[in-house]
Amino acid sequence: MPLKGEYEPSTAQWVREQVELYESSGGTQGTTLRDTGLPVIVMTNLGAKSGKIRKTPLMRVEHEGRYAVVASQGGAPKHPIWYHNLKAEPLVELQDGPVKQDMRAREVTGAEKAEWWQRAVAAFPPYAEYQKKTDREIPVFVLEPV
Ligand SMILES: C[C@H](OP(=O)(O)OC[C@@H](O)[C@@H](O)[C@@H](O)Cn1c2nc(=O)[nH]c(=O)c-2cc2ccc(O)cc21)C(=O)N[C@@H](CCC(=O)N[C@@H](CCC(=O)O)C(=O)O)C(=O)O
Repeated sequence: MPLKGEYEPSTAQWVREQVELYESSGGTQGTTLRDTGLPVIVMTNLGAKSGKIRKTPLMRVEHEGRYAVVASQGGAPKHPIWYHNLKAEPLVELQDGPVKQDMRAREVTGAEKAEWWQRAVAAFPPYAEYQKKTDREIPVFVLEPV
């Protein structure tokens, strides 16, 4: 069921525009990361403090109906804010192309994280570079259909 609240677009223009194109085209356009051709999903989550609806494009890492989302933020020293949103409210909506699903996010660790990290790097090799450039351990959530 759709998350309730007022949508607050990302403060990053390229992100905001990708979400707008993705959603206005019904998930047929804006579904890759710029000209890389690598697929992107859009995760709708609730702001932990504002309760506003936030929409976050992320690389598509899918395996047997479950997805991983990687809080890489390009290897920045701090987690992206959506990491904290997900910890506060794990119920999200995931749009993969034209398909929307309600999902529950669960941060993974240990062997499970290692397995999903391999899948993530296979889907988007720069994740490995991002992890090398920061002491921050880049978190991974698995999204499972509710
Ligand atoms: C820019 C910032 O967003 P963020 O949640 O930090 O996320 C940063 C990025 O990760 C996010 O923009 C991603 O979409 C970038 N990004 C990827 N980011 C990744 O981390 N991993 C990816 O795989 C990834 C892929 C990707 C593909 C396409 C694309 O267009 C973007 C992609 C933002 O929106 N900040 C808002 C606040 C957002 C928010 O949630 N606020 C909280 C309060 C926060 C607080 O005050 O503590 C609330 O509403 O309650 C603001 O500054 O007003």
